[in-house]
Amino acid sequence: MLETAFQDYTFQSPLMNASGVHCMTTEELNELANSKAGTFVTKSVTKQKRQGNPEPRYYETDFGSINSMGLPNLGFDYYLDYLKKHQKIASTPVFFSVASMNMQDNIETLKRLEDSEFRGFTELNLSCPNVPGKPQVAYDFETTEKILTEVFSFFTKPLGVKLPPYFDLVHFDQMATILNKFPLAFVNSINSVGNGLIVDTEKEQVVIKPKEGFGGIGGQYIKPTALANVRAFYLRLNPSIQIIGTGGITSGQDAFEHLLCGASMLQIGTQLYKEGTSVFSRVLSELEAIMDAKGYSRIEQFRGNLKTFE
Ligand SMILES: O=C1NC(=O)NC(C(=O)O)N1
Repeated sequence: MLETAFQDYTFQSPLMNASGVHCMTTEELNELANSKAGTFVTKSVTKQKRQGNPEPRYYETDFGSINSMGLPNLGFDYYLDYLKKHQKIASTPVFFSVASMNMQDNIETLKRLEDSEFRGFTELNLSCPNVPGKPQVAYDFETTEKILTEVFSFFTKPLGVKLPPYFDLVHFDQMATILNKFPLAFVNSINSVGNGLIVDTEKEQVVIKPKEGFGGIGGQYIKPTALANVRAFYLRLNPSIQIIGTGGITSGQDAFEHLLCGASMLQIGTQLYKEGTSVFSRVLSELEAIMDAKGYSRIEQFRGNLKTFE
């Protein structure tokens, strides 16, 4: 019913966590592995482990979240050790997220991953909005092309990129032209909408400490932007490059919308943070109910088939 083909594998469920949420420690990763998620992704690793930004650095509202974590992570070896052990007992491929503090660190980390026995998918995070003084790589098209050229000169395992939201149709065209030059396994749209601001009117204060309160926005606030990015890249990329839809998935309906726009796998961030791993079984059953009501027995019957007006 809910199987979803992804490159040369078929996941039993299209749902997984968004990198950064519920995936920092082995305990959290084990909980994901034992949930109704089809697979999981690690917190983005950097070359050295990082404390991340000062707290408070995450805040929730009824409509979503704001975060400026600053890429806290336990380091490359911690996650590689976990995944090497995990893939000895489980056949489902998982995702290893790699962030870049700079191009050199990126390349070094990916070279170590290439030489390792890791057999899953690699998600190259080109879109963290929360490292003070560091722009989101994927807003610099020239640098993005340079990095991907260097990466694919040695990296042979399946790899995709985590992109920030774009807001201009010409940017979709320009980015898709670059991405189509490379043998990418997937594109994951979107990362949080960078540098939003949430205000506590009672305290007349921002709600997170880093960057004077500016942080990445997630949750219901960003679903229309996420759907547009999923659809825009689905329509522009070589069909061999699949889309992971991320942003604003809180229900079976949101999941259905992302799939209709062309997503193959779906990542849940803010709602997973709020609800815990039971979110996966709830969203799956809601999605199944919608598919039943519409007479669909498989996702492939409607995936990508969003209609426009004649
Ligand atoms: O890529 C990222 N996106 C976010 O919204 N936050 C994290 C972070 O700040 O580490 N990284």
